[in-house]
Amino acid sequence: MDDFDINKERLELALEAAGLDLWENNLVTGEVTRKVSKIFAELGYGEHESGAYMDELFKLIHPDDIPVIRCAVESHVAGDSAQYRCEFRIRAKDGRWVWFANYGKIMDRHLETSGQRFIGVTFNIDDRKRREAELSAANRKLVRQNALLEKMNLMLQSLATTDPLTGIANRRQIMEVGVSEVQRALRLAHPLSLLVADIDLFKQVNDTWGHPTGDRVICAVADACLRSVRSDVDIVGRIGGEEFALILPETDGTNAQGLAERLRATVAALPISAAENAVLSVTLSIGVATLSPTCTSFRDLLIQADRALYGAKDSGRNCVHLLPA
Ligand SMILES: Nc1nc2c(ncn2[C@@H]2O[C@H](COP(=O)(O)OP(=O)(O)OP(=O)(O)O)[C@@H](O)[C@H]2O)c(=O)[nH]1
Repeated sequence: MDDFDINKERLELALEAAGLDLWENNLVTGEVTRKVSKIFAELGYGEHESGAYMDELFKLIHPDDIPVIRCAVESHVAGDSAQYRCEFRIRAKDGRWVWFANYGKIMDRHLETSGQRFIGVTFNIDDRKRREAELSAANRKLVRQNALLEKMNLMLQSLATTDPLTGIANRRQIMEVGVSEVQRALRLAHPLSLLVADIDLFKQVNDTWGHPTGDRVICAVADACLRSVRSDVDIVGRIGGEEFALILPETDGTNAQGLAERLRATVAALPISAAENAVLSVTLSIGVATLSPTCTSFRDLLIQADRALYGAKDSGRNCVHLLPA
């Protein structure tokens, strides 16, 4: 055995160990001067079926991948790429598409000639492609699940902070916002007031018209509260059955009392439809509290506004009370 045969043997062994199938084409005649053999055997084809010319090979390649191969070959032939590399699918004898990769080079290209011996190797990358596809499917699923989680979080947050009957802030949200607004007002030495409004004799509404009408009254009053305040500054919430809180930043006692009076008058004049085309109206008693040297926390404000509210109820209802500082 001479050196050439020994080297050939070594090369064949290395190719086999690496799972590489060597090919060689003549770019001038289009002839396949060394056919890939292992991959065709692997795909279930017999010796005579594994194309002697490129056109025959292309018949087995996935139609979507042919332009990719042509583009990679043309780029290398034109000298735009140092190597030819591409990935494509070949149809197995049983109809499956199997992924392969090609890596090749024109070996006899020199400055003066464009070369014609195009040599390369083909190797199976089906497992890798399958794992990539599984991974991207899993990623897409994760993205969908994340979006769903974010949506559910938003819903949960809204449920935790909103009163389900009226859609305005619930007691928990009012307590949280109240504390932070008072801290802000104290830090900036700005005024802040709180109104606590309670529907008068609401039990009678329920007893006379029924609970569903009572609910409608609560919604109508919540709506009137919302319409009475500055939508981007003040915060309106339902803090009890028929009790509402209105947090009024940048508002002193006098202005808060004026707003409370307008709200009281609005609600008193509000026609609310009850059962059987009847129309009813309700009134509000409102307690007003404002930050002062003796009222320096949201808790203090709530206590003061509640006391003022009891005063309003004691004075015959349908009125506004502000405790003297
Ligand atoms: N329809 C309805 N009624 C409620 C709801 N929450 C509380 N109530 C009712 O509100 C009524 C409150 O009655 P009271 O606390 O006695 O007060 P009031 O009748 O308004 O009398 P004053 O506050 O003294 O003017 C009760 O009958 C509660 O059942 C609600 O979500 N829907």
